[in-house]
Amino acid sequence: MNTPENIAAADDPESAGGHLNPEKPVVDGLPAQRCGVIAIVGKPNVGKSTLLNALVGQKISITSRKAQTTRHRITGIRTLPDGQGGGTQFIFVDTPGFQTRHSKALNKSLNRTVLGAIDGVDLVLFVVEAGSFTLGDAKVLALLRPDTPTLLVANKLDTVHRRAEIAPWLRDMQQRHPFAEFVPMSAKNPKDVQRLLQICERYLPEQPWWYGEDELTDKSEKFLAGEVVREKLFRLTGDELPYTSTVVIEQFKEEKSKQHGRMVRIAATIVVERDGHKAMVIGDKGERLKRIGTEARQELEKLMDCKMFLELWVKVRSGWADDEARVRSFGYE
Ligand SMILES: Nc1nc2c(ncn2[C@@H]2O[C@H](COP(=O)(O)OP(=O)(O)OP(=O)(O)O)[C@@H](O)[C@H]2O)c(=O)[nH]1
Repeated sequence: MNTPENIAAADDPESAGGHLNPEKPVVDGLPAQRCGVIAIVGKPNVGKSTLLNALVGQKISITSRKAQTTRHRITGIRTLPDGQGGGTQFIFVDTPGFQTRHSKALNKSLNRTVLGAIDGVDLVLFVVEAGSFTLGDAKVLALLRPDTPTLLVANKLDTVHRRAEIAPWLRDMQQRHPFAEFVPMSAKNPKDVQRLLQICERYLPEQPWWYGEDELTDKSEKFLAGEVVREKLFRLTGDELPYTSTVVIEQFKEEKSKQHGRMVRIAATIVVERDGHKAMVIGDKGERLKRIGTEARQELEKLMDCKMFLELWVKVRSGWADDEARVRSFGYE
């Protein structure tokens, strides 16, 4: 167990790596399969989506510097076979950062998603920024059940310059919740991510895998398309655009093309709340909208291994984030 006292050893990147679970259980002579669900929770912007993508080994959840980027419950799957029919399947659910400041319909829907995601999981990764614990973190922590094994993931360790301050901070965290283990790390450091996978594996029950060995997510390509467009939208508008802007995929059509093999035609609408936001998204002579479209298309072509036609529209729907029916019609739970 990683206690504040032995954390320095665990923090040593050289201690990471190697084979997962060397003492793999064997049932009736057959190598066993392990499989379980792991929820990733934390306040906005602590690095949950970055961590999910690193754990899964491919981009599943969109990330940006803007808080509240994640709006859906996203499942990422990582399977590590042992080559003899056994091994471990990790099923991750990412959650939107828990909202505490606003009471709009959108935020209520986000909070319901968080509560749904942590119910009945095998393990919870409670993600905070290393060395920090704010009211926002406390509100998420208050939702966690003491009887579900929970790891404290102290992320963004690379940004902590005074490492000596981490041990007293961890001792303080120990008083706040019966954490099973502490994992100070950086989601951007592959060795740390590998070590976290090793730790998670110990908490997963022995049972057959739920998904195929090659499956990465249970989300459709249509869903991923909307997420990628939304990521480009937020990246390219910076802090100017309110997070209540969203993307709706109106059309997703697959065609066979003699020239390109697989071809996908997508029409998407960017929904904003004000005329001013619409002008901001379109940009000078349509430059910004064009760039959002080009970057999204290039990434999706790679992700989906196809040729793509992507058509983007911008619509103003003022007050949609306050309107429960509209929030649902745009695909939120
Ligand atoms: N330096 C550093 N930055 C990180 C690390 N992990 C994540 N980040 C950055 O933190 C920002 C937020 O990361 P996200 O993964 O989008 O955070 P999130 O918790 O999913 O955010 P929401 O979707 O708002 O809930 C991004 O700019 C990431 O690049 C890390 O280990 N070190």
